[in-house]
Amino acid sequence: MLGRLSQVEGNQLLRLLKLSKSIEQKNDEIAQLNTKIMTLKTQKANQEFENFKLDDEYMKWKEQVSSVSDDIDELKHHEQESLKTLQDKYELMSKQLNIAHEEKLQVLKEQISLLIEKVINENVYKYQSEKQQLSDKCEELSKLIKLQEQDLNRKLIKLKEEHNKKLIQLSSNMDETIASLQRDIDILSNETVSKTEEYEKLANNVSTGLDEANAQLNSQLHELKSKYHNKEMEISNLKNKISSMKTTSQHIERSFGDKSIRIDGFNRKAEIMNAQLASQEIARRVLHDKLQQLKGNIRVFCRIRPPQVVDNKRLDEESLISMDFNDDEFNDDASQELIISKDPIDENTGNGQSSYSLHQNKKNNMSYKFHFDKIFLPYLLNEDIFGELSQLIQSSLDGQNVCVFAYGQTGSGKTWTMSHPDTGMIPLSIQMIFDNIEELSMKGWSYSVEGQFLEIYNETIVDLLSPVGNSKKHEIKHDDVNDKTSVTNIATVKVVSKNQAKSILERATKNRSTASTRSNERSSRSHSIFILKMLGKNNETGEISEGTLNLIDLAGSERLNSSQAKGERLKETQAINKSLSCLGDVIYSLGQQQQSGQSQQHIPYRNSKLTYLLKHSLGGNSKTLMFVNISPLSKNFNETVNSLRFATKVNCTKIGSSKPNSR
Ligand SMILES: Nc1ncnc2c1ncn2[C@@H]1O[C@H](COP(=O)(O)OP(=O)(O)OP(=O)(O)O)[C@@H](O)[C@H]1O
Repeated sequence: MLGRLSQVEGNQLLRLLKLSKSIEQKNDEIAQLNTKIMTLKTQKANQEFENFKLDDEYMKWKEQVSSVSDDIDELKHHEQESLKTLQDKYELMSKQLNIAHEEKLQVLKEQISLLIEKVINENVYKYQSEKQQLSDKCEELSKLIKLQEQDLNRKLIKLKEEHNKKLIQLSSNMDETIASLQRDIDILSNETVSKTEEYEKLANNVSTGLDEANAQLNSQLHELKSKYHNKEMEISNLKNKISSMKTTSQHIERSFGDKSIRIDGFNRKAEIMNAQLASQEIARRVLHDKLQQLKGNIRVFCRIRPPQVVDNKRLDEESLISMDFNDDEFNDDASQELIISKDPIDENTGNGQSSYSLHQNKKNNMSYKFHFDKIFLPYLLNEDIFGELSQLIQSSLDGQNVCVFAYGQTGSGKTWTMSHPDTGMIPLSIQMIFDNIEELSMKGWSYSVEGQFLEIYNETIVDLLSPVGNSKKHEIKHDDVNDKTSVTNIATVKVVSKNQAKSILERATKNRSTASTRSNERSSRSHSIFILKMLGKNNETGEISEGTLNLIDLAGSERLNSSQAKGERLKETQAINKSLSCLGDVIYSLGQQQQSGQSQQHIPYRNSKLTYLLKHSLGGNSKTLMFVNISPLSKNFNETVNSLRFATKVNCTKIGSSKPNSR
């Protein structure tokens, strides 16, 4: 009996040893689980570190975005400045900048979204895989526990069966042993239950830890998402700003568009007005020419010089010619009548007591009656006279050939009329030409003006614009096909302004006075001719006009008795007499030719250098104005009558319709 009991005890001890071993194993497993929990905690710390890095990156991105927005502000400022200075450049730059911004923002947005998505995906994947691993492990552990439980149960069942068998065998004697064994079994099963509960708790703890980690990760995810949302808001704000900038730019573009449409409209109107101006200019030229034809293509104006007065005292203490003047006050264009007479009393006394006046014709035998287109009384100024001449200056600009002569005896006021440095017909004509050229430029006309200044002395041409002492010979050449005249070796100066023309005139006057030792007389004994050739082109209509203006101060017309003159003086006198009578003949012949309608009639141009030079400016295609300057002095009465007779001969000639040299 005792032997049996010790055997049972030995068996129970063995079992207890086995159980303690298995408990040790469980402890080892619990230690392993603790290690795993530590590893998970480390992973969690790493994850937090990763999150910190992510925050850092996010801050960097934020800085980049803020620098981008600074860039945008700067660009906006730059754009506004560019808008002010150069709109075209602005439009281009604005477009480029907008596109660049759009692209930059798009790239940034894409980069940020990709990055966030990548980080989220990585984290989600990481946490999910870790969660999966942990739950796999938990599952494995619970499977293991279940297996162990089953094993234990099986063992317990076996033990119970063995116990039951042994108990049945030892039923009678071993109640206590069985009871103690039953207690052991109960303790073991309680321990097993508590172990199982511990394992379950551990498993629950692990699962709770995982859930917490998941919750943390989810809250981080949520944070990242809200940050992403904020970024998106910022991007959308930036987009709104860009769109408002675009709207402003479009508004400016539209306003520029409106303005350019208005400018186009103005330009079209300007073009129409220019075309109207050009056609009005053509009409004006035609009307002007008709008016000049109606007034007569050759006109003679008589100008009476005032007696010379200094300090209210007459210099020339001579008696004056009586003059009577009739005018049709209702018709400005009607010819005017001049009746001159020599007062016998004045002639007899010669006491110089009479003062100049226009008074009633005394109807004595010495009175002479003349008709002229205009008569300018002594008190009239050069400026008053130029008003009449200006119409012909306009004709020369329109493409006509114009000749203006000053005819009269020495001292009758020819030079005063033609070449007074400020108010003479030459300076006033130049002034008008350049003023009109400027005005005509508005109507599409551009002009080039060339000037020549020459003198005919003793039937020899002298170039007044070449240096004195120039011995080159000058010949007159005609191009009868194109109605053009040229003089060989003559200086032709391009005239570009009034001031330059003035200096040309001064040069000519200086050359004229130094050319002769008897400078004062030389001007009286030679013809001076200032020639201006004006070539105009209308850039809009293609019209061309070529006009020549000849301003001629003739030599003194007094008839010197050839028999009284000797030597050089005789030669001069003959030359002057010849050239002036030739001028009268040429104008007279032209008038005859016009009246008879015989275009083949001989015109004696060749008889003098003056008429030959002016051949193409005196014919049908021309306008001529002659100032006949007369002295008011009784002592010059005969010369005055001669001058008026010559002028009357010229005035009776009417050169027919002229056509401007325009094509
Ligand atoms: N309209 C005028 N008003 C004031 N003075 C004048 C006028 N016309 C001529 N004179 C004066 O009369 C004088 C002679 O004039 P001027 O020299 O012009 O005559 P001319 O006919 O050109 O003489 P010449 O044939 O010698 O050149 C000059 O002293 C000039 O100042």
